[in-house]
Amino acid sequence: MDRIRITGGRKLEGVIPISGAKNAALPLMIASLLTRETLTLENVPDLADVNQLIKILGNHGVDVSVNGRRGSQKEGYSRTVNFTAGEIVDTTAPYELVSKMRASFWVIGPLIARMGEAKVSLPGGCAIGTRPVDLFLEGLAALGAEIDVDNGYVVTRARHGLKGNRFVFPKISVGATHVLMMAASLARGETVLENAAREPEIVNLAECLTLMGAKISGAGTSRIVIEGVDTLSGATCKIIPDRIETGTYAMAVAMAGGDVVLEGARPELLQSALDVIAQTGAEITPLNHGIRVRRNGHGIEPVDVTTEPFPGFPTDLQAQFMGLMTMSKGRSRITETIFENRFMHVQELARLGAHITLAGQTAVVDGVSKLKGAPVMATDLRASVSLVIAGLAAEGETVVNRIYHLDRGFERLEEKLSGCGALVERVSD
Ligand SMILES: CC(=O)N[C@H]1[C@@H](OP(=O)(O)OP(=O)(O)OC[C@H]2O[C@@H](n3ccc(=O)[nH]c3=O)[C@H](O)[C@@H]2O)O[C@H](CO)[C@@H](O)[C@@H]1O
Ligand SMILES: C=C(OP(=O)(O)O)C(=O)O
Repeated sequence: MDRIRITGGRKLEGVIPISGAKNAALPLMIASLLTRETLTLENVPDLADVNQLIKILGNHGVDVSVNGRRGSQKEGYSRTVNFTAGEIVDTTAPYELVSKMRASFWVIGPLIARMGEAKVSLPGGCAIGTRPVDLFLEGLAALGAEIDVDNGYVVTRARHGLKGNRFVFPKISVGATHVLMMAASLARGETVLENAAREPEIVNLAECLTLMGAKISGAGTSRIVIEGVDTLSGATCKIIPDRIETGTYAMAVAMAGGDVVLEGARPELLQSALDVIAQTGAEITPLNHGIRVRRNGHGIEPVDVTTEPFPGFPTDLQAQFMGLMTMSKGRSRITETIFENRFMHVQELARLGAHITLAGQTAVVDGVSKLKGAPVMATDLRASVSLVIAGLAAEGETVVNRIYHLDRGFERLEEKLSGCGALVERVSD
């Protein structure tokens, strides 16, 4: 099993190219199920989750071909990928494939909309909470789907097609918003989604669906209106830069010190996180082609943070921010409001010498002046990278085990960090 070995204490200097967003690539890839024609996606990151979804789509009959990459990037970085779902050969998404990744459940939306039936295993994904699917089922039922849950599978039918309706999300859900937007695109009549998620990945999916011929307005606000169409066509769409990867590397610079340009990053996708990072004492400068992050000679100021749906501070940056706060000059409180069990990095950060106590959904972090390297274990995707951030500033050697979690969402992390002078290497047994 691969591990990452970090020798801490080096500042980061240089350029880090930001990859296409995992959390946008996944729903846009799934949207290819909505049309017989080819959907071409640019800037698709080369990640374990993307490759797993390619397998899942292949099981439904989607033909996938890879044909390009950004000029400045080495082989293996974000690519242009074609997806063609000429025929859907199977409307079942089996447990063996779906259990590895939460987002694979989202195929339920296009399958029911295009084929009038779907049988999809209940999902897996990061173990950060119970992560039910009730909102998906309520929403699809509002569009006229019949739904049964049987032997761990959601079995859904809409013999006469889906019918547009008004649906008010009782709670904001990114995944359920993606799924209902896709399903409603091929429903008869108008669908109005209220209290919808406003994440940039929702906007990216709406752009993609619109290029495919869907009629969608309001994406990026909490009220999305979709006028169903009979068929969707092929299109070419670009995946947005990964705001979580951007925030992660910005926090890595804030932690280790130095001066790095995050090439291709878009500040407006993570303004709340950038504001918080600036409050810690790092200097953030928006550039035409990215974001410059600097921290030289100043200590790290403690800042309190509460995770919220977009445009608030993202839960997917909570662990990384806790990594940064372990070496602040005082006490910070980090409150997690999205997932009930997203603090598994706390005990691993403690192995490096961090002082963190948990009080319900709030972690109280008392900054220490020094961390010391140690073997640690990645417990989920963002938790694993919080350990890398801490390791960059820790004295001596930190070895992060179980980095298959990290490979789900960070394209060539060790290459990007060592390109900026960090001592980070992948060790394979
Ligand atoms: C692949 C992807 O894009 N994953 C992201 C997506 O996950 P995901 O789409 O799974 O997250 P949701 O926005 O759906 O979850 C938000 C909250 O709603 C709850 N909920 C959700 C659905 C449901 O049917 N019932 C229910 O109770 C969840 O348990 C959670 O407490 O958004 C999360 C919140 O920004 C991010 O952390 C994940 O990285
Ligand atoms: C939690 C995440 O992913 P998933 O929803 O696929 O588990 C994430 O990207 O941080």
